[in-house]
Amino acid sequence: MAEIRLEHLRHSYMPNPQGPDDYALKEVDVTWEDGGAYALLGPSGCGKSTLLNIVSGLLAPSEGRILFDGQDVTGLPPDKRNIAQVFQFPVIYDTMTVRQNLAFPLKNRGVAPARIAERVAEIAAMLEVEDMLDTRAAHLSPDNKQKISMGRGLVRDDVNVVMFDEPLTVIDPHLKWKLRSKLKELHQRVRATMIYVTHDQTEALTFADKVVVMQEGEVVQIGTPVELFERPAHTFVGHFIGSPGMNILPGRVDAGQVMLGDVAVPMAGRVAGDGAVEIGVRPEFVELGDTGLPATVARVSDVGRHAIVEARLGDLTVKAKVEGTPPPAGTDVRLSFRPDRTRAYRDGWNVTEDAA
Ligand SMILES: Nc1ncnc2c1ncn2[C@@H]1O[C@H](COP(=O)(O)OP(=O)(O)OP(=O)(O)O)[C@@H](O)[C@H]1O
Repeated sequence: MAEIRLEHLRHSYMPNPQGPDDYALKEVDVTWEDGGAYALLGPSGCGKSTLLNIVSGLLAPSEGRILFDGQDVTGLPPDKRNIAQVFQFPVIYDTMTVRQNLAFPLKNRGVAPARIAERVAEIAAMLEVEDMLDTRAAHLSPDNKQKISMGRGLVRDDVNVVMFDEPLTVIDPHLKWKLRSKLKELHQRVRATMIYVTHDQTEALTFADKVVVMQEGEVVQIGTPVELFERPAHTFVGHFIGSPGMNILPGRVDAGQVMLGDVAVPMAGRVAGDGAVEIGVRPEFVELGDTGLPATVARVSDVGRHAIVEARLGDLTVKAKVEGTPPPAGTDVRLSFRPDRTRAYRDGWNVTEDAA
C-alpha cells in the first residue's frame, strides 16, 4: 500500500480556462497516508469523480502532480498505477462462481494457485460469504453481488490504494448499514489505503478516519468526524454535515466583540478584525434556559431520542437539539450558545481562534 500525495492539482475541462470558475478542480493539495481510511465527501458536481479519475489515471490533470510513495505517477496510465476500484454497480462475471470471481484478479496477475486459494478463503471469511463460494454469481442478490465486487477490490494485497466510488448506491436502504460497518471492519483488518467517495455524510463518517470535504472544486476541510462536527472550518462543512446542519446567523464584530443584533455573543476564541461575519453554532450547542437571547418557539419536531426546536429570534430562525420534553410552540424561551462551540466566519471561513 502507498501514501498518495496530490500536489497543487487543478483541472479544467475547457481548452482555455479563464478564471477559477472554469476549473472543476480549483486547487487540491492532499496527502492520504499509507493505510488510512479516507472519505471524499461533497454534493453532486463538487469534483469528486474528477479527482478520483485523476488519481486512477483516467484523466490527466491540467496542472499538478500525483505521487505514490513519493514517485511521480502523473504520466502513468491506469493499468500501471496498481489501483483496485469498486464502482457504484457490481463488476462481476455472472457466469463464474463467487470463488472464481474472487480469484480472478489474482489469477490474472499470475499468482500461484495455493496463494490464490488462501487469499480467497481469507476474503470470503471477512465478507462472510463462505457459504456462497460455489454459487454462480448470476444467482446472487444485488447486495451480495456488490459484496463480491468489494471482495474483488480487496483480494490483491499488492495494490497502492483501493478506491470505492459510491459503492452502496444499489444496496437496499435496510442493508446499507450492514455493508457500511462491514467495510469499516475490513479496513481495520486489511489496513490498506482506502478512499471512499460519497455524497452521503453517514457513509463518510462511518467509514473514514479522516474525511476530505469538497465544495465547488475545492477541499474545504480535512478532518476526523469529530473535528468536522466540533470545529467546522467553513460554513459549508457546518451545514452539509450534521442533521440538521449548523445555524448560520448574520452578525458583526465590534471592537473584538461578536454581536447578533445588539446582543453580544460570547465565544471562547478571539475573533480578529471588525465588520460583518456569520455566526455559526450547531443545534447541539444551542441551549434553552432562563438567560440569553429572547426567542419564541415556532415549531417542534420529534426525531427519536431528542427534539428539534425551531425558535424565532426576530427575523431569524435558530434550531436547537433538545433532550427530554421540549417546550411547545408559542413558548417564550431564552437561547444561549456554548462559547467554545460557537464561531465567527468571514467569506465562509472560520475566523475564530481556537481557545482550547
Ligand atoms: N467530461 C466532462 N466535461 C465537462 N465538464 C465535466 C465533465 N465531467 C464533469 N464535468 C463538470 O465538472 C464538475 C465536477 O464534476 P464531477 O463529476 O467531478 O463532480 P462529482 O462531485 O463527482 O458529482 P457527481 O456525484 O454528480 O458525479 C461539474 O461542474 C461537472 O459538470
